[in-house]
Amino acid sequence: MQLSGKVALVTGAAQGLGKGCAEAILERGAKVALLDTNESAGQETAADFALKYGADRCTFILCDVTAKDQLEGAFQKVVDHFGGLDLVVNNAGILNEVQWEKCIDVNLVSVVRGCHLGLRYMGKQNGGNGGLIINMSSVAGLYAFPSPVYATTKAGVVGLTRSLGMDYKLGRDCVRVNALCPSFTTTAILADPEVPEDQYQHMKDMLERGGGLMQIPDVVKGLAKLLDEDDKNGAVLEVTVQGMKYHGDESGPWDRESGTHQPNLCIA
Ligand SMILES: NC(=O)C1=CN([C@@H]2O[C@H](COP(=O)(O)OP(=O)(O)OC[C@H]3O[C@@H](n4cnc5c(N)ncnc54)[C@H](O)[C@@H]3O)[C@@H](O)[C@H]2O)C=CC1
Ligand SMILES: CC/C=C\CC(=O)/C=C/C=C\C=C\C=C\[C@@H](O)[C@@H](O)C/C=C\CCC(=O)O
Repeated sequence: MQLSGKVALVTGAAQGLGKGCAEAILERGAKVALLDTNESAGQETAADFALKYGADRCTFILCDVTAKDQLEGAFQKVVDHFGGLDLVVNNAGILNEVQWEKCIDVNLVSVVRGCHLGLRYMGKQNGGNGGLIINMSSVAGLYAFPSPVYATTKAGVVGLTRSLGMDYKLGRDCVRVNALCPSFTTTAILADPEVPEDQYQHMKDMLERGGGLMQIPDVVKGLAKLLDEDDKNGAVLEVTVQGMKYHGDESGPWDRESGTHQPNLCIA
C-alpha cells in the first residue's frame, strides 16, 4: 500500500508495538492518529512525532477502545481532522488473566468493533475509498500458550481476520484485513502481565525455548511486509526470532484446490 498522503489510525499507540507501527507509517509519508488511554505517554509520543515528521501529520486522541462511544467518536475525529481514513491498526492489548473479561474486551471485542468501524469509514459501499486493516494478534493465537484467556482473544483475532479476509462481499468494500502474530517482544506488556505464578513460570520457559526476545523493529518489519504485499487479504503473518512466515493457508474441507483466501479483487 502506498502511504504517502494517506491517513492511518493506530490504537494503543502511546508506546510499545503500537508506537513502533505508528512511526513506520509516518516514515512512509502518512498522517497518523494515535489512540490510547495513557494520556501522558500518548501526548509525549505525539509531540516527538510532530517534531520529527511535522505537527500536521500526527495527533493524539484519548480513547479507551473498550468504550463503544469513545472508539466511534475517535474514528469520526480522525476523519474530521485529517479528511479521510485509509489504514487502521487494531493494536491495543493487555494480558490479564485475573480480570479476564477486560482482557476479552480490550483484545477481541474492541478489535471486532475496530474492524466494523474501519469498514464503515473506508468501505467503498459506504462512500469510502477502500483501505487496509491490520489486526495485532500474537503467536499465542496460533499455538498453545499458558494464559488461556489471552490466547483465546488472540485466536479470535486470527479467526476474525481470516473470515473478513474471505472477502465474502466480493471485494465491494475494497478493504483488506490482515493480522500480525509476533512472539515475545520487549515492551511494557512483558513487565506486568497479570497472571497466576504458574503461568508466568511457564511463559519464562517458553521464552527461553523459543529463542528469546524480539525487539520492536523486528515486529515492525512484519507490518512493513503486510503494507507492501497488496495481494494479501485474510493473511496471518507469524513473526518470531526464527523469521516471518504466513500461517495456515490450508483451505479446509470445502475447497481443497484454491484455499479459503480470496484473491484481492480491489486494491485500494
Ligand atoms: N510484546 C509482546 O511480546 C507481544 C505483544 N503482542 C500484542 O501487541 C499489542 C501491543 O502490545 P505491546 O506494545 O507489547 O504492549 P504495551 O503495554 O507496551 O502497549 C499497549 C498499549 O495499549 C494501550 N492500551 C491498553 N488498553 C487500552 C485500551 N482499553 N484502550 C486504548 N489503549 C489501550 C496501553 O496504554 C499501551 O499504550 C497487544 O495487542 C499485545 O497483545 C503480541 C505478541 C507479542
Ligand atoms: C508464544 C507467545 C507469544 C507472545 C506472547 C504475547 O503475545 C504476550 C505476552 C505478554 C506477556 C508475557 C510476559 C512474560 C514474562 C516472562 O517470560 C519474563 O521472563 C519476560 C522477560 C523479560 C522481560 C524484560 C524486558 O522487558 O526486557
